[in-house]
Amino acid sequence: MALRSLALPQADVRLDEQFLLPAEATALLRELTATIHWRHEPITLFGKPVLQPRLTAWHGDAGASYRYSGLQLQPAPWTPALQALRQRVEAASGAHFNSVLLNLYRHGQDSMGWHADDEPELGPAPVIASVSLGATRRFRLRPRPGSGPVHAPVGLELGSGSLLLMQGPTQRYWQHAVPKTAQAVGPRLNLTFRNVVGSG
Ligand SMILES: O=C(O)CCC(=O)C(=O)O
Ligand SMILES: [Fe+2]
Repeated sequence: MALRSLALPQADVRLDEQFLLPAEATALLRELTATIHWRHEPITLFGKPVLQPRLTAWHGDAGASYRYSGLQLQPAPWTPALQALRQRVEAASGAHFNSVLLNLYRHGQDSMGWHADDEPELGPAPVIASVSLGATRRFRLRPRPGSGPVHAPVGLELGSGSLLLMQGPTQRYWQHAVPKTAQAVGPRLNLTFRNVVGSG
């Protein structure tokens, strides 16, 4: 299919709802859920360690170390499945990625709070390519409080096999989140491909 641009000020967000065939997405979800070494990492919230409301893993080129939510992450090597997906995502986006962060939302109470992927390691205008597998969850975008454009928050339903591209000024002027839902939803696996600058 094709990437479709969202009409948002000071952002470049594109979505292909059918990047992967449904059967491909289901097979990949099954394989990654079973083979990735999932971690349940603590983060520091108001000075106290709490467990993140999701499971995570980080894979990439050797040396692509990266700080995320107060964690210093060392990448595990690319697996054949992740390597193959990286090549397809690079072909679709025209960008290069040296690492991928995986998030496993086990149920509706797993979530990701408001943030921007604006760590210095990602450079001033990072390209983030996000592939979703499994349950559909709402992905929200809002202008960054204080410095973002005047615009209402936006909600996208990210279904299995979708590809979401955020690039250009998006991380500078917008934030995004995956809120909890009271609905009974199965697991959702999200992969965000990133390029860590200045790493080996
Ligand atoms: O799960 C998602 O769709 C978003 C993940 C995300 O924002 C991140 O990994 O930084
Ligand atoms: Fe993010």
